[in-house]
Amino acid sequence: MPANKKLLVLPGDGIGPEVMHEVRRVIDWMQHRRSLSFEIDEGLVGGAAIDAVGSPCPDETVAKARAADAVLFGSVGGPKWDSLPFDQRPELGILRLRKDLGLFANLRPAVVLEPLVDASSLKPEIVRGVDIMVVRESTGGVYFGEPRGTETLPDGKRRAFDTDVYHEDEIARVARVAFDLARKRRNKVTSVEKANVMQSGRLWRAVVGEVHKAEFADVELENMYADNCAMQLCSRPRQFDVILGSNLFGDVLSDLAAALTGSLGMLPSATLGAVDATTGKRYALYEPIHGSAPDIAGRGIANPCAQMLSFAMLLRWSFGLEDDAKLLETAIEKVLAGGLRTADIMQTGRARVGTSVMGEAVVRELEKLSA
Ligand SMILES: NC(=O)C1=CN([C@@H]2O[C@H](COP(=O)(O)OP(=O)(O)OC[C@H]3O[C@@H](n4cnc5c(N)ncnc54)[C@H](O)[C@@H]3O)[C@@H](O)[C@H]2O)C=CC1
Ligand SMILES: CC(C)CC(=O)C(=O)O
Ligand SMILES: [Mg+2]
Repeated sequence: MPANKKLLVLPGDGIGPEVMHEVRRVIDWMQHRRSLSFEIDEGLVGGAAIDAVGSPCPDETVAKARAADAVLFGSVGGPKWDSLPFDQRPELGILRLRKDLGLFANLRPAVVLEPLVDASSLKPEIVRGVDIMVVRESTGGVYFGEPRGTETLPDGKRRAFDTDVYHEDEIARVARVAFDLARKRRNKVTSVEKANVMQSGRLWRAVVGEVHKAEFADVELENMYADNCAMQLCSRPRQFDVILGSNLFGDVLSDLAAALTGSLGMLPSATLGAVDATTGKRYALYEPIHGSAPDIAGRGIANPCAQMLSFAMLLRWSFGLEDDAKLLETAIEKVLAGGLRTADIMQTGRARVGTSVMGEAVVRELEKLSA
């Protein structure tokens, strides 16, 4: 009997618990019908953790995450906590998990599924076949750099500052992840920065170039300014294979890439650490790229696909369960091909459904596919 796979589930805030509920159905199905054995723990994070125990990322949650084989994360934040001091906000929940577990490589696949070609914000002939992997550095850069702060100057005016800082080793290790992935895809990396106006951007370009020359000369490397990349994503998105960027640029460009696929509600992610040389263990956290969507939370209309696809990434990356991952991805695509749509991807002539009907339909499709 294979050992149980230890999962930590952190639903968080807003639509987080709603979409996570649908993934729990998928997990139940996988346990019963695919004989997978998960040992599931739940934990507190974000605003829910602030309300319960006064911290957005309690030590107990970090300890549970370290003990797990993989973490499935929902989303954090919302207007209820917006007036809290900066260092107590719910978003620190995810930032601390990424930092404490060393989760430096955030993989965000933006794939335009054939049934959703017409749901994209761009014309079908531009987006059909888009398959991009954004590799975003996720433990450095301006989200963590010091000094940062807000001060009041002698004239009474306020001034705020953040620091975009990168050590060359931080750039090199995430570049290796991007080049490695490109070799298994279409062999091209587009590295984005603002080397024309930022010191950290200039170092980024230099280090990516050095890693390329020394270890990955067989992969095509293209350097592109981040602003140009945003424009090119909208005009010629099919040119991209792997896009490599800093914490900030990767965050922004992947939300943009989500619009190509139809909705933020479609994009999953995996955030990976380094493989421990002694134990072979690799910390990993899986989450949709969207946030807690306060504008639709509590209404039962959120799209659960990004959260489900994040679970598919978990099966693939943490447990090597490629067949199960593929099965889940196929089930989701078939449900969409059958015409069901949550509001965010609604198209004329399709059937609008809520979060739980979408979740049930995916489980029904899983059953059909494995009959
Ligand atoms: N990793 C995380 O937990 C993240 C948390 N946030 C937090 O989430 C809160 C809201 O941020 P926003 O900027 O509004 O970003 P958001 O991603 O929550 O929402 C942006 C827009 O996309 C829609 N949307 C997002 N996910 C959807 C889904 N699954 N189905 C249908 N529509 C969906 C929302 O309704 C909204 O109109 C903030 O507190 C922010 O800090 C934002 C991004 C990531
Ligand atoms: C800390 C997060 C709220 C930042 C973000 O938007 C993301 O990681 O996607
Ligand atoms: Mg984001």
